[in-house]
Amino acid sequence: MIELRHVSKAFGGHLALDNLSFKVQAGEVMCLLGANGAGKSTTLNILLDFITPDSGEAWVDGVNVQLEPHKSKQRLVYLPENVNLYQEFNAIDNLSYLARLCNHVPELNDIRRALQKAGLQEDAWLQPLASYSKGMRQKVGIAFAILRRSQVLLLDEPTSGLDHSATREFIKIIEQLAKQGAAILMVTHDLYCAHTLATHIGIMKRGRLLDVFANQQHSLDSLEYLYHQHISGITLEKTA
Ligand SMILES: Nc1ncnc2c1ncn2[C@@H]1O[C@H](COP(=O)(O)OP(=O)(O)OP(=O)(O)O)[C@@H](O)[C@H]1O
Repeated sequence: MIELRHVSKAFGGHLALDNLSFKVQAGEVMCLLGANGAGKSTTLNILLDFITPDSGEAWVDGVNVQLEPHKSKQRLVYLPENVNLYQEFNAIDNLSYLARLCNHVPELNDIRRALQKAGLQEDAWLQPLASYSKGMRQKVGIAFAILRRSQVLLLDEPTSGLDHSATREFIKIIEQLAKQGAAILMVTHDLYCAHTLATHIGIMKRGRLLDVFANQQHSLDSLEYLYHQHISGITLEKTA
């Protein structure tokens, strides 16, 4: 489970997060949408303990992030927009090394299974990451989440720069992880991905959640309409 309770954060005089609260339960995928500067990355950074809130609490899998930062980091896997691992290592060595950093010595078979589930083609497993495309690197990041059996995933713009079929593949894998009980928070500008993948959508503006709703209640067109209505603050004429 992922939770923010009344979190506020100011930079200088500027309020980046304004009393923000939300919850993502096990098995849910929540997508945070919002224009540039809405506070989406600040939200992730607080959950990652990269920055400290001025007030409020962040929780990851039952652990208070600010009180037990080391423990909370062990409970989550974070996939940044660009997964930059060790370029000269292959996928297997990267996963083995990263797992050891978390005090976990994985069996080779577990690593292979994780790479398979993440959808990375087998002939790439022993190639250095320097030769990987963005989508392939991302699969190594997802394989790490699978290997760690992480119950919390934080995803930052995961589909930016992916082609349509890589996006579809990514969506399928994340759906699987949610079905297996992970709580997933994704920050994105990709309405298609949000609409296809999310169980819940939150629309942010000026550090607040303007709206949170169950995704299945909207078509993609109606989500787009709602998003622009919230972001612009005006009522648009619905064309479809
Ligand atoms: N380290 C920082 N120092 C000063 N101001 C910051 C810092 N981090 C974020 N901000 C400000 O806080 C606000 C929220 O920024 P944030 O990066 O969370 O927005 P965002 O929704 O992720 O935007 P984007 O879609 O562009 O990534 C912005 O006004 C930003 O300028």
